[in-house]
Amino acid sequence: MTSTVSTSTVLDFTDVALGYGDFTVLQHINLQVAPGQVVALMGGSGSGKTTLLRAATGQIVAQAGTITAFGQDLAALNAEQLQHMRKRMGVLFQHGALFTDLNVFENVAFPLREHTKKSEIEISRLVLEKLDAVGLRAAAHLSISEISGGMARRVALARAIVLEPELILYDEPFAGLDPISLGITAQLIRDLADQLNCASIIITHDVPESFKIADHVYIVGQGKLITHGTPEQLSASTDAYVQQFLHGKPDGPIAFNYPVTPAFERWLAQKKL
Ligand SMILES: Nc1ncnc2c1ncn2[C@@H]1O[C@H](COP(=O)(O)OP(=O)(O)OP(=O)(O)O)[C@@H](O)[C@H]1O
Repeated sequence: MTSTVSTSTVLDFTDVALGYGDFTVLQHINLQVAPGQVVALMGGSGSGKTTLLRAATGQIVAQAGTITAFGQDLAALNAEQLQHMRKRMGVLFQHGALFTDLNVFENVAFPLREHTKKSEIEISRLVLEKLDAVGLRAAAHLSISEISGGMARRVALARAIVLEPELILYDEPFAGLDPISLGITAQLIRDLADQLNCASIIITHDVPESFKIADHVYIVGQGKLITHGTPEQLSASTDAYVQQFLHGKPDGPIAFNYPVTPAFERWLAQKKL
């Protein structure tokens, strides 16, 4: 656990509602992430985790409330300002595809070549430094077809941090990893947050692994923020939803059925059943 969490806020959601068209996925979301902090965002399938991530990067605008990143209200930024702001964020998608025609080194160098005017020497230094951080310095020369799935995930992670973002968003970073790669990846996320003092949000279903590294956990469901707290606080919670979620119990308040939306009702009405 980090002890150096600053009081400033990198990302702030204040009473935010999010959705698509006339469908509201989440309401009354309050969430803050500080430099160096690792925040886990959890919730059942379709509960709105990816939607929250899209809102954090300004891909979708809030239906209500305010989202600020680095102190700037996202709704007030134009396309160019948003673009500029996104350079301060690193996003690691679950299927963060690497360029298969480039080797490991060139994959990590890509954002530096795209967004900076650094010299070749400087690029080499930074790329090898980031590959070292994920334990793959000596894999720099390999082609993507020569590395394993777990290694590919770590290369994608090195690429996501090469511009030294102040906020990193991880979309299901543990999905599909074997237990050893999973443990290594989780520890890497923690170490990077500590070393770079970057704020980190991980979307994950993995309770044990995320509880080991997170400073704060948010659980969404039923269209709202169910609860949040430190892993210790949530583990001690007696709330039925939290218990069902943390222990994967089949019975409890978490609905199995996908919720009825206005779009579904319109579609069903057309069927004249
Ligand atoms: N582009 C879109 N247009 C309309 N509805 C969408 C869109 N993307 C997602 N949704 C809906 O928003 C809700 C939340 O989806 P979201 O992808 O945020 O959930 P999630 O928590 O990330 O789920 P999972 O864990 O299964 O990936 C779902 O009901 C989904 O159908």
